[in-house]
Amino acid sequence: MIEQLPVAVLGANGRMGAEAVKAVESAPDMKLVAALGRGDSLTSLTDAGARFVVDLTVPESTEANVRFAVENGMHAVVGTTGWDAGRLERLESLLTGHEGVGVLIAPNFALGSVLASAFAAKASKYFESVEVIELHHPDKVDAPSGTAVRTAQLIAAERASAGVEPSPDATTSELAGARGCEVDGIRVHSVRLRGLVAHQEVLLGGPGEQLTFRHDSFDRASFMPGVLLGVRNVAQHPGLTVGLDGYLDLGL
Ligand SMILES: NC(=O)C1=CN([C@@H]2O[C@H](COP(=O)(O)OP(=O)(O)OC[C@H]3O[C@@H](n4cnc5c(N)ncnc54)[C@H](OP(=O)(O)O)[C@@H]3O)[C@@H](O)[C@H]2O)C=CC1
Ligand SMILES: O=C(O)C1=N[C@H](C(=O)O)C[C@H](O)C1
Repeated sequence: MIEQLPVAVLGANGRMGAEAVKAVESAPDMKLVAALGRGDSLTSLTDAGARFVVDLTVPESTEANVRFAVENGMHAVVGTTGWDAGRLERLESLLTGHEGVGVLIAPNFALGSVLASAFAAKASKYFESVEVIELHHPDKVDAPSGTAVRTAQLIAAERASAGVEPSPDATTSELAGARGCEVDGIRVHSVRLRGLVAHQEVLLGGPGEQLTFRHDSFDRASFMPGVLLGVRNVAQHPGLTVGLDGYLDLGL
């Protein structure tokens, strides 16, 4: 008899949460013990005996949800966006008081997306120019996407440690927003278009050449293997892990 991990999904009525409920229900090594929507009390997590919490809610609620999980000894796998440096710092210090509890903050659960961002970051130090373009469905509330922020941070860190100059840009006159926004000095552009799900391109440019890393999620099913991988691994990684790549052997 296989031991089943007791899992709760927060944001269960949302686009991602509904998909995660189905994925957990279909996983033979997991048991869905709670599925919470907005307005449901977090105490039902403890009442239901949840040991693993999957948070797919909204940026305003995710920090409080994760705090509740950690304070009650539950591991958390978090796909919700909005985890800026301040929130991550607070979470790290909370976790120091709760030894053995693991939290994964995963800006993107799609394995292809994680790989594309990691490869693009590695390659970026060999190119003069880099820009990130993320393209999403128009119901998305945040811009730029969490994935684009994370990708830009990885690229910036890689280029900084290699001593690469900022991308050249002669713009002196600009209509506000025409050049996108900057994340750690990397230009990021956001497109919102009906029909899209979640897509990203990293453009790398050098004299006479361009290398593009593109990833497309055509369906939210693309995120589910990563969600399940997160649940299966989070207890073996106590403390905070940012990025599903922390659980993968990318050899980079
Ligand atoms: N890491 C990844 O791979 C992915 C991450 N995401 C991220 O996941 C998040 C959710 O995305 P998506 O499913 O598209 O968004 P939705 O708006 O479809 O879903 C969010 C759901 O959370 C509910 N909710 C809000 N507050 C709470 C709360 N306190 N407790 C429980 N439920 C709550 C909302 O309820 P109501 O409708 O009443 O507001 C809604 O049903 C976003 O931040 C998105 O960027 C999305 C895709 C992939
Ligand atoms: O809101 C979405 O849809 C997505 N959100 C995440 C993000 O902001 O990066 C992950 C994926 O891009 C889909």
